[in-house]
Amino acid sequence: MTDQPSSFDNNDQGVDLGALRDRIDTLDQRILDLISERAACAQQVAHVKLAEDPEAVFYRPEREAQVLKRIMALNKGPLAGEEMARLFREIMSACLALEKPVRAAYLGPEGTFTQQAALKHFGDSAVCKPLPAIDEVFREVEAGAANYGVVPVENSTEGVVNHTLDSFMDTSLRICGEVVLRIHHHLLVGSNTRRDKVSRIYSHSQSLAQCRKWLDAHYPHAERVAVSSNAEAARRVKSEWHTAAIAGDMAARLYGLERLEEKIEDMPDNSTRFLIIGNHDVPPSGEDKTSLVASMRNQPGALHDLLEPFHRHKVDMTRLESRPSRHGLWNYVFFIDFKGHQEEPRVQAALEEVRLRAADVRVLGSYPVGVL
Ligand SMILES: O=C(O)C(=O)C[C@]1(C(=O)O)C=C[C@@H](O)C=C1
Repeated sequence: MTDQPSSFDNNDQGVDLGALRDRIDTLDQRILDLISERAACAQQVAHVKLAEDPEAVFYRPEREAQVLKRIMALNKGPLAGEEMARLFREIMSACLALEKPVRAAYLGPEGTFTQQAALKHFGDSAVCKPLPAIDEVFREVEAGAANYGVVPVENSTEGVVNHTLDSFMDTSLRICGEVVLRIHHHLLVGSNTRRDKVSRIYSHSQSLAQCRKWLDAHYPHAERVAVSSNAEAARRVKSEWHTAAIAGDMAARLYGLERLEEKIEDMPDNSTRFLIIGNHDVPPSGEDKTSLVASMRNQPGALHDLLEPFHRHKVDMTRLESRPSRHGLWNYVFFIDFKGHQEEPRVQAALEEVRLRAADVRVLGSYPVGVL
């Protein structure tokens, strides 16, 4: 393989480097002017919002999803659509910070996949704060110390994050968005540890489970130690010999660790879904999901009765989880996700019937399907 750009062709050979760089300088100036013009426009948007409502919410997830999807649809290359959307993600993040910076709390510590999800969703200009537990993230947003929270909710290999679902039972916070992150685990070591000397491997229990087969094949005799997070695993390894951590890119960078092996997860499409929680309802974006929690009386056919209206109104369910209710022995609550927004007539018709059948129903929020 040579290192040539994909659009390389023989015609480019006649153009000299200096001329190409002059062209890039001219283009950069135009890009700079355009970004500045866009930022000034966002400042005007802020004034309009404030004139309409002194308590205006500046961050608009539905609009951001529309902007990113439009950019991906318009993009003609050579940069990939996702790459272009990531650049625009940062431009919007900076524009929003001019209006009012977003304060987001996430399940920490620093270096976790949840931090990566927060950055992916809000961009670099958001002020992100790590907190040690999922219920603390909920409390921080409830108290108004953060505008939004970012918490993991399900992993494609390991299933649901029960703490997050349980936290929704006792809160009035709404779901404002979702982020799906491809999870790549690496085997990380400090500079003093050799491949054949690793005798102990630290990670979060979910990550150890997600790499179980790889560990059985490559390090069958190493002790596996579950710790509170991948980032904590990386922190320990930084100051120890003959130990390794399983963690992601952010933790590797934060603690300056070396990657002995990359992408060691057993399932190649291993991904985690995170939820953005906040205090307000999000208007329709054009491609939305809704989450609700419902409790049923304990009687035969109760679950069928609950789900039947979705089927009849052609509402497409994407997830169903049950959790023990905290009130009453052997009562269950159901968490349901489906495609569509609660303002759509088809969804409203289904919800109306579900409300008649269930003991209790609470819509946790309608929000744009994750774009990036
Ligand atoms: O359209 C808005 O409401 C804006 O505030 C502008 C803008 C943007 O930069 O495009 C910035 C922040 C919002 O979250 C959404 C979009």
